[in-house]
Amino acid sequence: MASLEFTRRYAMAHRLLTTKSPKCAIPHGHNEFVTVRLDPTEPFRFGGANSAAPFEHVKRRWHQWIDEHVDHALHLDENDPLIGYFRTREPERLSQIITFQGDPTTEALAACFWLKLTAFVAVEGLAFTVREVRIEETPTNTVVINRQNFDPSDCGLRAGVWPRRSDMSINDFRD
Ligand SMILES: Nc1nc2c(c(=O)[nH]1)N=C([C@H](O)[C@H](O)COP(=O)(O)OP(=O)(O)OP(=O)(O)O)CN2
Repeated sequence: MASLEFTRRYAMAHRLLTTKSPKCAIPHGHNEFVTVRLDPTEPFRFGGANSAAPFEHVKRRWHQWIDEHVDHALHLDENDPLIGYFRTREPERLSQIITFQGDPTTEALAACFWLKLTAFVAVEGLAFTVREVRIEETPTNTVVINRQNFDPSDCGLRAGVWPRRSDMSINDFRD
């Protein structure tokens, strides 16, 4: 079957503390587009439905997660002291914080998106594999993750953390 590509838009804010860039250390936001490409497990052949699955079925869980959990989230390094502020002063907002091992760069986000989408595809039993994740951070900056530059089994991410789970989580905070 043919490859599928879906695009979604979301607003986000982040700050990069380890990256030595003073302008990126202050929280700032972007309106980003994520485009994912899914490869079918079988080649296209004419007959019947002429598709591996309806678009809406394939993207349902992915777009629900983007719309209800990723849109308007704050992206922080899990060691960012701002998390202490939210824990103490605004604990009800912790559910709107996406955490990262290291700086919440667009590269890290694309890798997390790849892992989350892979988990969704598996739990939904979809006959596809993730081929590419592309994030347009700004009109002039785009990050692309694919099988040539990303190895999910050797990416340094701890086992069991939120990107590897098929639930709707965006962090690993405990109540
Ligand atoms: N490798 C990465 N570098 C940077 C990232 C990133 O995610 N990965 N992110 C940023 C900041 O988010 C910053 O807001 C974008 O920086 P910059 O390219 O300087 O943004 P501009 O809009 O000013 O870009 P112009 O092309 O000059 O208009 C920084 N680095």
